[in-house]
Parts: sequence; C-alpha cells; structure tokens
Amino acid sequence: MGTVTGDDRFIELDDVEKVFQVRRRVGLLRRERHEVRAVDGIGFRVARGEMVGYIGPNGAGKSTTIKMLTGILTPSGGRLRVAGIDPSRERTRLAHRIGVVFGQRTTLWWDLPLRDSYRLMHRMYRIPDRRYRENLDRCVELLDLGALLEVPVRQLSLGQRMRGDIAAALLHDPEVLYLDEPTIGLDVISKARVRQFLKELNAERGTTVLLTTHDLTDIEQLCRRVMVIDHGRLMYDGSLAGLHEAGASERMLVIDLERELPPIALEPVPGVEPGAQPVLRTVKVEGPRQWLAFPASASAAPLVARIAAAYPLVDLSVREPDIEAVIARMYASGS
Ligand SMILES: Nc1ncnc2c1ncn2[C@@H]1O[C@H](COP(=O)(O)OP(=O)(O)OP(=O)(O)O)[C@@H](O)[C@H]1O
Repeated sequence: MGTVTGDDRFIELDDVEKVFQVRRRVGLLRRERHEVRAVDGIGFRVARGEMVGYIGPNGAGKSTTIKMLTGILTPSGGRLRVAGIDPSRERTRLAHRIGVVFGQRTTLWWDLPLRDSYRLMHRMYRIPDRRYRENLDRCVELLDLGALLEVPVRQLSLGQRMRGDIAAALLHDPEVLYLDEPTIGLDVISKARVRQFLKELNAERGTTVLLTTHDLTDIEQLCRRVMVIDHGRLMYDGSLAGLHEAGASERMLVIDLERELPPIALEPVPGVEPGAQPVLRTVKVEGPRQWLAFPASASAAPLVARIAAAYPLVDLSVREPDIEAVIARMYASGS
C-alpha cells in the first residue's frame, strides 16, 4: 500500500510558492526579466474523502496549484505533500494514486475509439485486469458511455468527451481526483450527469476531490467547503453559505407568470421574525417575466412555493451569481 499519512491531512500545503521568471519586451530591443508570483504563500489541509471547491478569478493561481499537486511543476518554496508523497520528487509513484481531468484539454487519444484509449491506460498504469474491467463497467454504466466506446474521440461532443475523460481518470482507482473546470461548456443535462457521478464516486469510494470551476452550481451541489484564491493567496476557506454572506451576494429567481402583473410582493410568513425572512428584491419586469433577487444564503424552495401559492406561475429558473461577482463583493465588504 501507499505511504501512511494522517487522513485529516491527506493533501497538505505549507506556505507554498510558485514564482515564474518571465522576460518582457521593453521598447523595440530591450527585454526585461520580471517575476510572476503565481502562487504566493498558500497553506491548507484537505482530509481524505473531502470534496473541496478551489475557485478564484482568471489568473488567480488555481491551475498552477493543481500542477504542483500533480508534480508537473515544482514549487519555488514551501512544503507540499499528497498522500505523504512529495509530488515533484515522486511524480510517477504519485500518478498511480491520483486522477486529473482538465476540462479544456483531453488526455484521450484523438484518433482512437474511447475503448482503445482505455486499453492503453490499462497497460500504462498496469491496472490489474479484474479491477480495470470492474471500473470500466461502472464508469460506462454511470456515465452512459456504452454507445460511445467504439467512437473515435474526435467525433465526440464536448459533453461526451468530458465523460470519457472522467472515466479515463478513474480507471486506476485514484484516491484523489483533481478536476479543472469539469462542466465547462456542457449543457444542463450533461452537467447534471457529471455532478451526480462525482457525488456518487465521493460517497461510495471516498475519493478525495479538488474541484476548480467558474460555475457556482458545481460547488453548491458538490462541495461543503470552498477555498477562494486570488493573486496567488488564499482569501477564504469555509462553507459556500459563509462565502455568500462574506460577499453578501444574491441569487436571482427568473419567474414566468401567465400574464403581465405588477411586481411580485409576498406577504410576510406569520410567526417568523421579519428579520429572519429573506427579502425579495424586484430587479426587472418584462411582460409576464420577472427577475427577483434574494440573498444567496437563503433557500430558494420555500420562496418558490410561496410565489407559486400566490401567483399564476408558468415557469421559473434560479440563476447563480458568478464567482467573479461574489469575490468582487467580498473585497468590497472588506472580508
Ligand atoms: N508557465 C508560466 N510562465 C509564466 N507565467 C505563468 C505560467 N503559468 C502561469 N503563469 C502566470 O501565473 C498566474 C496564475 O496562472 P494560473 O494559470 O495558475 O491561473 P488560474 O487561476 O488557473 O487562471 P484561469 O482561471 O484563467 O485558468 C497568471 O498570471 C499566469 O499568467
């Protein structure tokens, strides 16, 4: 078995830094060296079996962190361990214990049918036959890959390819899975399927998951804990509700009524303190459609039920605030 390590610090970073030396052109001929501190002194622990969101604006240092965790990049400073292993020193040994999915790139062979890519991985990772077959069968079933196995990867849609990539990352039973934007560009149904699969994986196998995303719904549905990074530093580590509170952010109900009506206004719920009731704020009314903002930390379901009881509701959706907006408000409120 692998290196023994405390389960509460399965992933461990202490004051980790990554500094890139870049040359920048100054004027026509001169080039100047300067430093980019992509990761600037980050420390955190992730326990075995946790599912953690790792979010932040573009260029914050997320991918650089993940690359250090996989051993692709060596930290410039600090200490980093995954399952007790120093990734950059023992990258190959670690590779047998981790899985990585980059939403924007594929690890599959472009010209080969999915099944052949998996066969290659079977050999590359020296996965025991039985384990390989069991894992493949399970992924094929849960990710609905049956009809796609003989299709060359280049002919797959983005959502199909992503499911194919997730299966590829799991064939060797990794203990840790790093997901970099796993639902980017997917339609609603594919997103739901990927999220459901990850939830089951985590619940059944106890796989530790570190998830980078710009989609707050991913976090909301999958992660009890979220870390926010910006300019290479950890800005927040806690629950999503806590993040919403820190950012005082709002979600939006988009309501389609049967006909055009004045802005929706709800009667207060009897017996509940006025201060404890979520406040609905009308943002826009356009014909029978209304946009209503409510505090992101409040639950949407009771609000929807109250609206449905009082108004002729035809359709509705809940829009999440985007991560950049939440983080911007977090700064503004001085957290
Ligand atoms: N190989 C490199 N050489 C020089 N600078 C780099 C390199 N890789 C990343 N950077 C810089 O480091 C910073 C952090 O980049 P990183 O890719 O980690 O951000 P990110 O949070 O993953 O962003 P995104 O959400 O856009 O993927 C950026 O300023 C980026 O330009």
